[in-house]
Parts: sequence; structure tokens; C-alpha cells
Amino acid sequence: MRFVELASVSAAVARTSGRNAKIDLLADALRRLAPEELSPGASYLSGELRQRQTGVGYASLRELPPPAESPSLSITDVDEAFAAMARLAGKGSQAARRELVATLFGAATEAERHFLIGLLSGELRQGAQAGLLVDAVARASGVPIAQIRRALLLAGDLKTVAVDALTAGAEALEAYRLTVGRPLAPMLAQSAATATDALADTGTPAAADIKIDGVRIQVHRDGDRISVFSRSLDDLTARVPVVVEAVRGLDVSSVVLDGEAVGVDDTGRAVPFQETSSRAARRDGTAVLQPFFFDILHLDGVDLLDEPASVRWAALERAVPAPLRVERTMLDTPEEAERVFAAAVAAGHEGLVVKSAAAPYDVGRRGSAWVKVKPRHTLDLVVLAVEWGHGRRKGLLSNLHLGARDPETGGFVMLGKTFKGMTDEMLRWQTERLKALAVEESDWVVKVRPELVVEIAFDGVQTSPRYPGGVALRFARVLRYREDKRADEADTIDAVRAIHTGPSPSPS
Ligand SMILES: Nc1ncnc2c1ncn2[C@@H]1O[C@H](COP(=O)(O)OP(=O)(O)OP(=O)(O)O)[C@@H](O)[C@H]1O
Repeated sequence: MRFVELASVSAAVARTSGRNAKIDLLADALRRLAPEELSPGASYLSGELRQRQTGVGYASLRELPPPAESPSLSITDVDEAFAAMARLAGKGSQAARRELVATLFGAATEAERHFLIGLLSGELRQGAQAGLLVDAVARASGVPIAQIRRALLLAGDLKTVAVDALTAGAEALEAYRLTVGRPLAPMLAQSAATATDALADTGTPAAADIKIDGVRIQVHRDGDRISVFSRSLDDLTARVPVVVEAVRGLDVSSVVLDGEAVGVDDTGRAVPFQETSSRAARRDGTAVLQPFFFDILHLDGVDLLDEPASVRWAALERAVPAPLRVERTMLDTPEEAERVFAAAVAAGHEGLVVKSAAAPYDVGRRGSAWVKVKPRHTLDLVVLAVEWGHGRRKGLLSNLHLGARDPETGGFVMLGKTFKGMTDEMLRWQTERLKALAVEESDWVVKVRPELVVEIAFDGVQTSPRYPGGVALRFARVLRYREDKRADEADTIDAVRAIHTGPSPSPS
């Protein structure tokens, strides 16, 4: 396929409304790609290329030669050019890169350029686009979507999955295995309003775990090699020496553990989340974050992902001593669930995670096998804009405009504003952070790139013609920033509407 066709598919997807129609366009393009074009084609259609992978500076994109009159580039030409740019390093590489950019763009027509710049600037890199492509790979290959998703989470990269699904089919994907040392997307939890509802969702037998208010960790150990990954699969190893030493002390040869790390003070008590989160961000290895493990995905050469939770929990107890595990209580009745929940809240914990004893580890899924219950309901929203403060807050960015995710459009729907709940330190921090995300400013309002996720408490959701989604939050206030979450993981407008129309499960 010629590159111009890929560019026109991308433009058509952007123009088309409706998720299904977009997926059709992408699936059709995937079917038309030759086997050797599948990997770059899938990667570019998902907008996956990053500016930093190629090292191309924005400045060099402003001084381009005139565009070509007619298209001549193939997908392979473009991919080879990007690969050559990425290989450049050291002295003289800047000039060589500029030359490669000039050659590539000189051979590209206006339409192709638009797509190339979108790729290089990251503008095409939207969660929505990548999400659509996952569906498109399923549609084009005929492999069920659930299997594509699982393969994606195990392989960690859509290109590989697309190539295997389209050239070798379901069987090739079935052979994907967990690899010790390579992180996989962690299993996530749904929410319920009460412990009784949570148990109704999981079914019995189940267990109630204390919900630890820290940061998610996934620890891989292969012999002496230990790596720790975050919820978003970033490598945290150098930042959490206490976790590394705790896992080194286990009597195992290889293991993959899932858990939560939390800051503790001198007396061993957990510190507030904001402190844990800032300790996790320190790069100097001085952070004291204590691990509490709640699951095990691999032990001494045996994969446990597909085993029921009861089998994994028994393996966890064998491999990890009690002080390093979360507190877990087996549950049979709603009364027990309510009692354990009340005790957890009274002891100052964030809540419970109720877990089905029969379920496998659902890589990357938010299903009914794990259901969290908290005494307070919150939403994770995205900061869309912010207003300069007045009076005591003069010079600080204060009133946040909050949005929920709209999965249909890939955009955000504004739900209201708040300047409540922030400490002085948070105000200073958000001012710096939001200044860096600013895109335009007028009349005290600074519009920002929608990247920062903030956890909001509220008293309810009301109908409001003033806001575009028709709903607004009552008494919204900031609890904390969620730097471990990306904007495409924020709560959706549907979750907010579900609270409005109730009585349905609450969000986060
Ligand atoms: N015992 C536990 N079992 C599972 N997850 C736990 C446990 N204790 C704390 N957690 C944390 O709770 C999270 C589960 O909630 P969820 O999957 O919805 O992620 P989240 O949106 O980050 O959650 P929240 O916003 O409620 O903290 C896990 O990612 C993990 O970090």
C-alpha cells in the first residue's frame, strides 16, 4: 500500500463520526496491507510513533522544502526513514537528521505531510485512536476481541498482535505467555456502593482485602534480577529499594507479584497518599515505601494467571510471609462483608476490595471479579482549564475546570469548576504543573492540555443546562492529584450520568 492511502484512511477516520464506522475504515485498511507493511501500518494508524523515538525537533518541521506534486512514498519508505532517524546518535546526528527529514518531507505531498506531522508531533497519539485499532484488528482478522485484548496485554504492543492476528490467526495469539521481567497491565476493580453489593457482584466464595492507599506495584524477580513496575508499567525499580530488598529476601527463584506500596512513618503507620505519591516520584532511591502484596502471577517457573484466585492466594501465602501481604478475610455472607467493611473504615483504611475466589487474573480488565467499596465516592476527572486566583490566591492558578472522558469522541465533557479542597502546597504545585500544560489564555482563564487527572469528591450530580453534558457536580472538591493515571483512564461521562440517574453502581 502506498503511504498516501494510509494518510487518507487516517483523514477519513478523523472526519467520520461514529465508532463503528471508524472501526470499519481501519479494519478495511488493515486487510489491504501486505504482511511486511502490517507492523508499521498498524503502528502509524494508531498514531503510535513518538517524536522522541525519532529525535526530530519541532523546529525542523517548520523549515521544510516545498511539498511533492504527486505521491510516490510507500509505507516501507517512510518506515525506513523513521528507523534511520532513530538510529542516529552522537556528533553530527542533528544535521544528518535534518537532512533525512528534508528528504522525507520533500518526497511527501501536502496530504502525506499532514499525516507525517501528526505522527511526529504526537497529535495522532490519542487513546481513542489506539482503542479503535484494537477493535479493527479483531474485525479484520476475525479473532474475537477478548482474545486480541488479552494478547495485547501480554505482548504489550499492538503491532506484534496485529501482525500475528492477521497473518497467523487465533492460534498464534494463544501461545502468548507471561514473561518474567516484562510487565503486564494490572487487573483493575469495579466499584460498588456497599459491601453487600460488592459481594453480590463477585459471588461467593470471596475474600475481602483491605484497600491500601498507596501506589500499585508489580514486582518481577528472575534469580537475582528484580524489577518493579508502576500501574502504568513505568520502571520504578531504582525508586523503591525497600520493595526490592523485601522481594530479594523471599525464598523463591522466580516470581511475579502484584501489590501496593505505601509510605510508612517511623512507627510503621501508613502516611497520607500525597506523601506516598511524592516519595514514589523521588528518583534518588531514598523513598521508604513498604510493599503489601495481594496477588501472585508466577512462581518458580509456573504461570498462575489462569488459575482461580484461591489457588493463587495459597501460592502467595507459601511464597510471601504475612507482614508483606495485605490483610485478607474470607467471606461467605453479606453480614460478614458489612462487618469487615465497617471494621476497615473504623481502622482508618480507604475501604475494601472484595474478590471472587474462583476468578482467574484478568490482565488489564476492570471486571466483577474485583469490586472495591469505599465509604466516600469520588471521580477521577481531567483538568481542562484553570482560572487565576484572586486575593490570597493572587498569582496562583486556582479554580479548576473539570471534565469527564467521552469515549465516543475521545474528548472531554466539562462538568463544573472547583477551587475547594486544595492545600497551599497543592496550589503551588498545580500552578507550576498547569503553567507547563497551558495552551492559551484569555480573561483569567488558562486553557491547558487535558493531561492532568485529579480525584474529586462531590455531594451529587445535578441536571444543569449550563454545562455541555447537561449534568454538573454539586460541591466538587479536590482530594488529590492522580499522577499515576493518564487522561484516557479518567472516569467517563457515562459513569457520571449513571450516578445522576442512579441507583446504579458508583464510579471509582
Ligand atoms: N488489596 C488490594 N487489592 C487490589 N487493589 C488494591 C488493594 N489495595 C489497594 N489497591 C489499589 O486499588 C486499585 C483498584 O482500584 P482501581 O482498579 O479502580 O484503580 P484506581 O482507579 O486507581 O482506584 P482508586 O481510584 O479507587 O484508587 C488498584 O489499582 C490498587 O492500586
